[in-house]
Amino acid sequence: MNKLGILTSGGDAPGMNAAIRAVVIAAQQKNIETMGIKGGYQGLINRNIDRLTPFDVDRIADKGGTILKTSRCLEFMEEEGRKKAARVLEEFGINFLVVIGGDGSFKGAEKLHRLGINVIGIPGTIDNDFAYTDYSIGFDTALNTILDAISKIKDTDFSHDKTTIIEVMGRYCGDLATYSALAGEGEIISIPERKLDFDTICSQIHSKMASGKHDNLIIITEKMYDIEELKKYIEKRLQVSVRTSILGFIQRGGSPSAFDRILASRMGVKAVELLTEGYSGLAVGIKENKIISIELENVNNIRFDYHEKLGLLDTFSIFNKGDQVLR
Ligand SMILES: Nc1ncnc2c1ncn2[C@@H]1O[C@H](COP(=O)(O)OP(=O)(O)OP(=O)(O)O)[C@@H](O)[C@H]1O
Ligand SMILES: O=P(O)(O)OC[C@H]1O[C@](O)(CO)[C@@H](O)[C@@H]1O
Ligand SMILES: [Mg+2]
Repeated sequence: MNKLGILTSGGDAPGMNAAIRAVVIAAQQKNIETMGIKGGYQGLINRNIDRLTPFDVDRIADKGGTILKTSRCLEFMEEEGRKKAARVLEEFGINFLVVIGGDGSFKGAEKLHRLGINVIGIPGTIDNDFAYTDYSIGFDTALNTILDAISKIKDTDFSHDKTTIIEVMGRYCGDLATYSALAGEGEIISIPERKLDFDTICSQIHSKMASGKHDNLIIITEKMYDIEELKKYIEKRLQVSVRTSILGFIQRGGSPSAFDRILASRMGVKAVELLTEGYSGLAVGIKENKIISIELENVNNIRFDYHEKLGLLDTFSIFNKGDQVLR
């Protein structure tokens, strides 16, 4: 009988539980026993493995985080750690593995595949930093959490004619910033793919102010600047007071959106299908609303200025032309 192990790895993402549920239920329908590996690759190395039944995954689709827990595992970065993990899988009789995680987790999964493990990756990360898939599980929920915060901050910014800098997650990917600025009527965005220097940010705020708009929201991706330094620079240059808000971990938690639950369910079912059809070393994804798969080694081979390609930044600029007349 086939035995499938499932783990979540890297940062947790809303919808990971819905993906776990989908994998377990789809596997059961194919008479595959499922095992939950707790705590990502570290849990695998440590043999933290238990049976996971459809009963265990009942009513978990609406829960944030991951019931299997997750980790960032240094030991797994080494060949020796991965060989240990492969031996544990053999010891438990696990011949299929599903890894739910981000780009780092996929690199690990690809290396396991090369060690002869049958593995399929499901993209679970709020960062949406894969090139091969339109969406990763968790991005939509995080985006909506950010949107909720933005709209509250905008209420008070408008009332006080304030400028606020909001820092969002995304690691080295500007999707959370770009999408949330577009959906939340942000005025200025700076993302790793198109980083603005301090003077450009100031001149954009200045032209907004000249057109009569004094509540301006600047959305930036994390890791790009020291937000307090940026605040002080703008205050000094433009003689305005600026507030800052680092949204932090509220972006990662919370009940997944319908979109993420459905995406996770579709991807989970597809992962089991691929394994039973004899495939390994693949990642599932979504393109033009179809569930697709691609070799794990190619998931980021077509990274380019993805936002430019989608035209999102051009769309954003339509709403934020420097000389836009408001009155
Ligand atoms: N190059 C690599 N080779 C082998 N294993 C890796 C590699 N990169 C990452 N991993 C494994 O995957 C784990 C998770 O990776 P990482 O911390 O980059 O998160 P992620 O999967 O990209 O998710 P997220 O970015 O959403 O937090 C790492 O802790 C490590 O165990
Ligand atoms: O949980 P940690 O290790 O602080 O990681 C934070 C990082 O994880 C993410 O939330 C998901 O990759 C990033 O957006 C962020 O940079
Ligand atoms: Mg990552």
